[in-house]
Amino acid sequence: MGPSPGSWRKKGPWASFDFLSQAGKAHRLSAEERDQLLPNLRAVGWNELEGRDAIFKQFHFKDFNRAFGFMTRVALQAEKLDHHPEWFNVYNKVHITLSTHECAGLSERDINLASFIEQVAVSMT
Ligand SMILES: C[C@H](O)[C@H](O)[C@H]1CNC2=NC(N)=NC(=O)C2=N1
Repeated sequence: MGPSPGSWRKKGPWASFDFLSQAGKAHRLSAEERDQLLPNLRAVGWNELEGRDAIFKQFHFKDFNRAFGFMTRVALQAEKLDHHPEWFNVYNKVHITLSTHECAGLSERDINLASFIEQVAVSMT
């Protein structure tokens, strides 16, 4: 079941699509899917890693309290989605890498989690 023209819906400032559900097996995004989905994330600072099929962004908060509050909210959603970030925190900085173990690369789950992370980050800055 692919996306139909009427099925687009918005999740924040980037488009997210009905076919991006957590259900079922994760698949590595096709070139076409990447062309559709990555520009919105690139525009807010996510970049593809070299040598690994994953996306990365560095976040910078006012202080540790903000950074850890952000991480807490992301952690609760990650657990709910059963999809977890790789991350690194020092004081007010949080570095996040997203990739899907199940398909050894970038999947729709990473796009969804990145979109959620952006919404939380905006609310913490
Ligand atoms: C067994 C469990 O569903 C899996 O290990 C989940 C947990 N969190 C995960 N997180 C990420 N990033 N990728 C996965 O494939 C993944 N799988």
